[in-house]
Amino acid sequence: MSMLNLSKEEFKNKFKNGKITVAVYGQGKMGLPLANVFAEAGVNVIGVDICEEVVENLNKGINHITEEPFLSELVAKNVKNGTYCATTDGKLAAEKADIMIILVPTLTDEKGNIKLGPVYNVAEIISSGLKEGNIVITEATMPPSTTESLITIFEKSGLKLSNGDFGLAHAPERTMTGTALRDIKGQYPKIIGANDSKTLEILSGMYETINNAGIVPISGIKGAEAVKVFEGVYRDVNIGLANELALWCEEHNVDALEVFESANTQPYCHIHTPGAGVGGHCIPVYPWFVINSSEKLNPRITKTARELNDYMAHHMVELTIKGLNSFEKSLKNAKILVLGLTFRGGVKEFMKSAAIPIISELNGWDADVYAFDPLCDETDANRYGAKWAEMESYKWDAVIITSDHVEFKNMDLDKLMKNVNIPLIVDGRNTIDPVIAREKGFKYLSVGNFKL
Ligand SMILES: NC(=O)c1ccc[n+]([C@@H]2O[C@H](COP(=O)([O-])OP(=O)(O)OC[C@H]3O[C@@H](n4cnc5c(N)ncnc54)[C@H](O)[C@@H]3O)[C@@H](O)[C@H]2O)c1
Ligand SMILES: CC(=O)N[C@@H]1[C@@H](OP(=O)(O)OP(=O)(O)OC[C@H]2O[C@@H](n3ccc(=O)[nH]c3=O)[C@H](O)[C@@H]2O)O[C@H](CO)[C@@H](O)[C@@H]1O
Repeated sequence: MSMLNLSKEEFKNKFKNGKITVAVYGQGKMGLPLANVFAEAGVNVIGVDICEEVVENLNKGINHITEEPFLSELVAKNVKNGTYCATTDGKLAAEKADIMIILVPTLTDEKGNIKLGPVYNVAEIISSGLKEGNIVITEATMPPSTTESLITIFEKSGLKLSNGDFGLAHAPERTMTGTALRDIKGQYPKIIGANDSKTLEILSGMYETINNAGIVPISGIKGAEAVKVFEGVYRDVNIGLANELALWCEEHNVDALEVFESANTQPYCHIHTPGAGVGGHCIPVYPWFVINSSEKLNPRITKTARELNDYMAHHMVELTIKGLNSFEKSLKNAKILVLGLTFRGGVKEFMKSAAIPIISELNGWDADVYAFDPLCDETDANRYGAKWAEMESYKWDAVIITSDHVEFKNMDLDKLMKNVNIPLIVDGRNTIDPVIAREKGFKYLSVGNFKL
């Protein structure tokens, strides 16, 4: 059945009554929730994954993304109702499906050099089963122009995009782990950029069935890819601005957070939070998609913000040295506890985590470096050059906070005071209240708040 011969309403009726089949390639943190939100809406869904164990368990109704709230119940229900099944046979799935969604990993190195192998692998498989009237959507995050680079692969099927034989679109995944089902159902509008107006019309109807925040149509596929990338660039550049202004505040002995919070009472001012640096798979990476694809343009603002954000880990070590020096102590042989190994609180992910360069630089100064993180263990600490310890393990010469875990926000400072040789806290995530810390006798330094 050709999707492109249907009206939007005809499509929506067939879609909600299981008359149209969707295949979602990649059944991980993003793909499995998406597939099951469609299945819950009555759509006939095939989840495709290369991991046989994952597929086997999914067909028993067993969810492997256990950290995603409510997903296990949803998978079990949909498998039982028969609206969701999984397979490793991507070609068969393409032969059965009317709409194919690519949501496999698009991992990058630290300079944004993206590994698109899984995307091209899936495109080849889809092409082998592509039929007239099908629609292919990329949802995985990718540099602008990537989706259109797949056209030659899809046309190996003998179908021609420019003849309207099939439809192609990018609809970026704007979902976060931990709130995926909520996000897919309408935390944000769905961005859609398609090759033609008919494909855009059909896909608007498709996403309207699951997303109550509505659709934002974009005039082209590359524009839709740019939307997701620019969201990340905006955040990285604004964090860079916050860090630069915080460094000014340190120089002028002004409390950055107090000033930022006051400035942000104006509706057009949104100064972000300064800190130890920018980690994760998203925010520090997407700017490189702009930098690496700029030929005539010199993306100076994007590059400068990226450089400054990466500098902040070194600044944390500078603050620690200044703090220790105020107690006539140097870093050499100082017993340092780094609180946090993950790139941010609540997520066990180490990509571009600030703790990694901080630990490395402390070791370079021959400090005696330990780490603790509520989501990690000794193996994680050792991997990054630190020994594992709890707060009570030793008497610390300095405590450096690099992840905003809720456990650190609620830290018992009286207990910490009993476990320090030197009462020095260097807070890279503005996690502790400076007034309380100082009242309890700590010397408290943070990015943007420097009082020795
Ligand atoms: N995780 C997030 O918070 C998040 C947020 C927004 C966007 N994204 C984007 O979503 C995409 C998917 O990320 P994820 O977090 O779901 O990854 P993931 O690693 O959790 O899941 C990927 C799944 O794809 C499977 N897979 C790998 N290669 C495959 C192939 N060739 N064919 C079929 N399946 C294959 C893997 O076995 C795995 O189950 C990425 O582009 C990512 O940038 C992720
Ligand atoms: C759907 C999706 O993909 N969502 C992404 C996800 O991004 P994420 O999981 O990578 O987390 P972020 O919150 O962006 O943090 C990244 C790093 O930046 C540091 N940071 C942060 C804010 C600040 O003011 N100052 C900072 O220094 C922080 O410590 C950490 O190291 O959620 C964000 C909304 O939370 C979204 O915008 C972003 O698209």
